[in-house]
Amino acid sequence: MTTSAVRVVLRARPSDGGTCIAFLPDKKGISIVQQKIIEGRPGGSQPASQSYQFKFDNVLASASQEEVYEAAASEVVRGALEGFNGTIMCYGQTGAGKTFTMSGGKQSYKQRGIIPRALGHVFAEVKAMPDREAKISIQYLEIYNESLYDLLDITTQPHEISIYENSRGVVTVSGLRTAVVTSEAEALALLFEGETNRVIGEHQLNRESSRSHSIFTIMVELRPVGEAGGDVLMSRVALVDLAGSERVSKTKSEGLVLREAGHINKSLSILEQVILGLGDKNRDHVPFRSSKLTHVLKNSLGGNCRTVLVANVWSDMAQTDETVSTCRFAQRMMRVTCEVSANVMQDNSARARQLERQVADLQQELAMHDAMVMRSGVQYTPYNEAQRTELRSRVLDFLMADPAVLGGASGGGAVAADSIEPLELHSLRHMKEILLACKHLYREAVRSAPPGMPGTVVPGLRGPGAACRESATGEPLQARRPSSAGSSAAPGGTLSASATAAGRRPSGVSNGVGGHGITEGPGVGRMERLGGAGVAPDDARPSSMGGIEDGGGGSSLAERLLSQQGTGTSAAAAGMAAASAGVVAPDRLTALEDYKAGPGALKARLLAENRTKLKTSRTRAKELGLAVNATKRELDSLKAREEELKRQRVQQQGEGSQVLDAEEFDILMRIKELKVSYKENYNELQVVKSEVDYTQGLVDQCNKELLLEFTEWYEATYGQPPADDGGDDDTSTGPPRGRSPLPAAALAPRTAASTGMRHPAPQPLAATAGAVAGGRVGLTPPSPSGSSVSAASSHGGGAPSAGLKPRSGNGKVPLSSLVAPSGEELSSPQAMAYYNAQQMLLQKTTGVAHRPGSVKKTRPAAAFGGSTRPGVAG
Ligand SMILES: Nc1ncnc2c1ncn2[C@@H]1O[C@H](COP(=O)(O)OP(=O)(O)OP(=O)(O)O)[C@@H](O)[C@H]1O
Repeated sequence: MTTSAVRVVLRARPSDGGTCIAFLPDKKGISIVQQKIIEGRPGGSQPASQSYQFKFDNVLASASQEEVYEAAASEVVRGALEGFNGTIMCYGQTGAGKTFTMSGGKQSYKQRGIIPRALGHVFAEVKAMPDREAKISIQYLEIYNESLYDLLDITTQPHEISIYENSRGVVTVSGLRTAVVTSEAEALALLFEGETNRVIGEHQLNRESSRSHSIFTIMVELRPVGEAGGDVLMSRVALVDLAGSERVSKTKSEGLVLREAGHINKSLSILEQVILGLGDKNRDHVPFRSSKLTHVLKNSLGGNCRTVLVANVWSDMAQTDETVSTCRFAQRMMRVTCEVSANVMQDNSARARQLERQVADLQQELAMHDAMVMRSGVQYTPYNEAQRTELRSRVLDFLMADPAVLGGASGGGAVAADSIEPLELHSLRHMKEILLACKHLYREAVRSAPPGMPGTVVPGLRGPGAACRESATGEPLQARRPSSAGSSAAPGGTLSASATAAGRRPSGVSNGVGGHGITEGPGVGRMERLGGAGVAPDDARPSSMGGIEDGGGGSSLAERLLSQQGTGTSAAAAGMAAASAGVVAPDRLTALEDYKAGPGALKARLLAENRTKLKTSRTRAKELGLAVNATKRELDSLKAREEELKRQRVQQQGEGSQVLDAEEFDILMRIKELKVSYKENYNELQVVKSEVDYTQGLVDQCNKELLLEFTEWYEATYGQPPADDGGDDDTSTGPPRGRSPLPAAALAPRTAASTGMRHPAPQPLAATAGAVAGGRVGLTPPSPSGSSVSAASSHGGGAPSAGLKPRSGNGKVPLSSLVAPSGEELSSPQAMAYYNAQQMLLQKTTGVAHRPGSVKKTRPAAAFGGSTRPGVAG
């Protein structure tokens, strides 16, 4: 911010010599030049005693009036294009040539005044700025007899135009038409139109005397072209043609013209007081609000504005008094200083667009660079859900490609670890996504572990999933495992022992034929349920391989995960149920928690999300309600105060008075603001209210469905409906407020068909039923060779369904056999397990290299039982 003194141009009518003297301050402000304006007796008629001497600072030039007009106009426009507000104001006695100076003579183009010149400069300068986008608009205000008029729109009534001053003292006039102009011609047309709308009168000194003050405002807004972003400059140029002071004795005005003269002189007198006040550092009050003129010009007279005063004099001897008076005014004006700064605003949206473009360019650069160094598939943009799912499959594939399993599958011993194709890392983002995928898989594996699994362990993982099933002493926790099954765990089954034993066992036993009689050998642990891909010592393998006769084990890790991605098999679900066969049913609340963390995770998540939305909507509705009420209260009290002030004003100033004091004006403005905000908040409240109702319905619906599905799942898994424990149906946060909890009857088991569930509950395994009917879970001792059943015999000519029903009355389901690419029948459950997992992954991913010992898919899934869904093999 810089301090700028008001500059003065003294301009004399050409008839009196035609010399225009420009007084411009020297930037250095050192020299003081004395210039005699009126001295002695120029006309010879004045006595020498009446000579005057005025001292102006820094006389820089004497110039023709055109040069002065040109200089003033171009200077103010240049400032505006740099973001500085500017004012040029013509002051002087009536007939001195103010309108001539500001608007110009009507005779020729050469006579054009400062306004047309300024408009010419604006458009010329803007045109020379190809990198800037300019918006030029104009207003034209007239102050006539202390009323405001719009010279660009004569239909606007004075009471519709008001002066508004904000808390920082910045004054604006509202209610004026703001015309956006795109060319000089357009702007000039409006100027002329406004001119013709001005009030003129005739008196002795001027046949076309302006009876009003006029302010022509050019508003400039400059912003960088396109999306480059950058600073936005906003400025205003006020070109003021004041009405001329007049001595009634000279003008011989009467009637209306006389009354106008009274208003003009009064307002000019207040202007003089304001100038005096501004020039006097000791004055603490400047009466800006005493007249419309000074109030409107507040910013031009000591605000953020570069101001030039053109002091118009009529240096005829007969007008000496007026000329002296004008010069005095000019001198006072020179003492006024303004605090000037450019009006620069940051265009954030443009900056954001610019950065976005930069990022896109850089990504393109990187992609080109990658292409040149033969790196493909590198992604720099955030992964979408589909890409994440794809990556998870690849990571899962990598994790599943265990040398121990591969070795076992081929029967040729362990495969070297380095034969596993590593996951390629393309970029930092790719690395991060892989780690996220690992984390996701791990969490899903932990979550999907059926309740009650003893000593479960994910190979190599010792996180919460493993820890949660260990006691503090490291002993496996078996509390949730029924004793019938738990008793079959390996003697002394520590976590590691269990894992080791389990690690020797393949997982694929679950592939659709499982379902009855989980026959656990010693040390059956979570490994088999989580995919059997565990790293296990080779020497342990044979016994565990033979440990499963009929494939009643849990689903593989792949099955579980893919199942949760919506591509899972009912075999997987059945495997889970099978895992729970014979298990003592947990209490309802515990089971519900397990269900929500496992098969019901999607619905539970949906419920939670809807709850969150409901909470947010309620909070918003509450906020809006409070805001609406507060606004109403404030409006009421302001209106009461406004009425009171109005009464006082009418008492003091009489009916029809329009001069508001600051408080009343501020109140009116505030009321206007509040009405807008009240309406906005009220409308939003209606929308939010209906959002609350709708979301509440969604929450209720999700809650109900979740409970129904859970009930079905529970019954299918544990063979009985969950006991009504009197607990809250809604175990996460309780039932929605204001609504009654779901009746217990709603928990009655229903079929998937009847409930329209998207994720059918696992069917109760007949295997379970069979086993239970037999009084116990079948614990057939592991037999290395007991699982080999020929395809023909196993299928028995019928298409096995995914329903996992037993085919024989003995509660045992024969395994499907598989055929290797070589045509060999794969009799090993381990091979089958691997095959199942591999088959699922092949369908999810592409380019999976077949490693030594792996089994290629050679038959369509349908050949394994008619299902084409991945993993539903037999
Ligand atoms: N430089 C000039 N060259 C030619 N004529 C001029 C010049 N200056 C003023 N005049 C003429 O003098 C007359 C009065 O000028 P003008 O109306 O501009 O005065 P004013 O100061 O605006 O008066 P008022 O305050 O009464 O409106 C006009 O006829 C105008 O054409």
